[in-house]
Amino acid sequence: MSMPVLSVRNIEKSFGGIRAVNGVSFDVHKGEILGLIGPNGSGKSTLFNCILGQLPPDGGDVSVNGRNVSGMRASDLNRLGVGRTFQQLSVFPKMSVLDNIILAGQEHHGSMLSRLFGPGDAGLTAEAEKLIAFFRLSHLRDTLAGSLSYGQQKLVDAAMAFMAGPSLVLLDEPAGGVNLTMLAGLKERLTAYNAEHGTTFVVIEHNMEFVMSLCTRIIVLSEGSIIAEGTPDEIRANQAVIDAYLGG
Ligand SMILES: Nc1ncnc2c1ncn2[C@@H]1O[C@H](COP(=O)(O)OP(=O)(O)OP(=O)(O)O)[C@@H](O)[C@H]1O
Repeated sequence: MSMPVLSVRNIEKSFGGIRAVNGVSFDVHKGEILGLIGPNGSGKSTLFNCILGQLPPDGGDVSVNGRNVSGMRASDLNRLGVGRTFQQLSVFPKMSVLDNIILAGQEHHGSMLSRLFGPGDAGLTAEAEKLIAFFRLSHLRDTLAGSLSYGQQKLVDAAMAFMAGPSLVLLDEPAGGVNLTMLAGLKERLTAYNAEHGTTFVVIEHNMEFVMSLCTRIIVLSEGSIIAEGTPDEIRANQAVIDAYLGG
């Protein structure tokens, strides 16, 4: 099999006496949409933060496209082609949709460099315009992000993670708080992006219907450990998963 886009080995993280992540290992291959699910407190966010350089793990390794990135800062990971969305929205409310997405690209290129050497803007506006069209936000291009509906802001937030053509995108509860109509659109656009670009996704999500229909494979965490892994159909039928959710 080809080299994994993301390889996670024996990640461990405790907070005081709480073992939030307890030796988690998995690989994600090019083009996969991997769902990471589990009851509240099962360690999903902590694992994401360890992978993304937001929290130092107590042990373990993370590789992206064969390169060991353990301990690397989030901004450097971003430059290596790792995009992310946050559970909490990261849009700037007083900036337009277009400017928010451009800013996400400036962070990628290094804002000083793009300011110094971008007579135009190093192609960022054109790239942002493409993403705005792709996520069907063209009618909101110049609207202040703060005046959008929550669901629309989640779409902008998602678009921001795709600036600079990442090879891996980690999405933290993309469906959280999004209404049903917007949800269908979000899933359709993410699926289309994955199909067109072969981008690999890892998705944390509580909305089961969304995650089961979006993902090609699911990993289930409970109390910091992987208790099941398989296709959405296999996971739906897995007794250990059902028990973990009922007990949780
Ligand atoms: N900064 C922290 N300090 C202390 N304990 C923490 C911290 N962050 C997480 N924990 C604990 O670690 C465990 C795992 O939490 P985590 O947020 O990773 O789970 P989760 O699966 O993402 O939960 P949720 O689905 O509710 O977001 C929980 O027991 C939580 O209380």
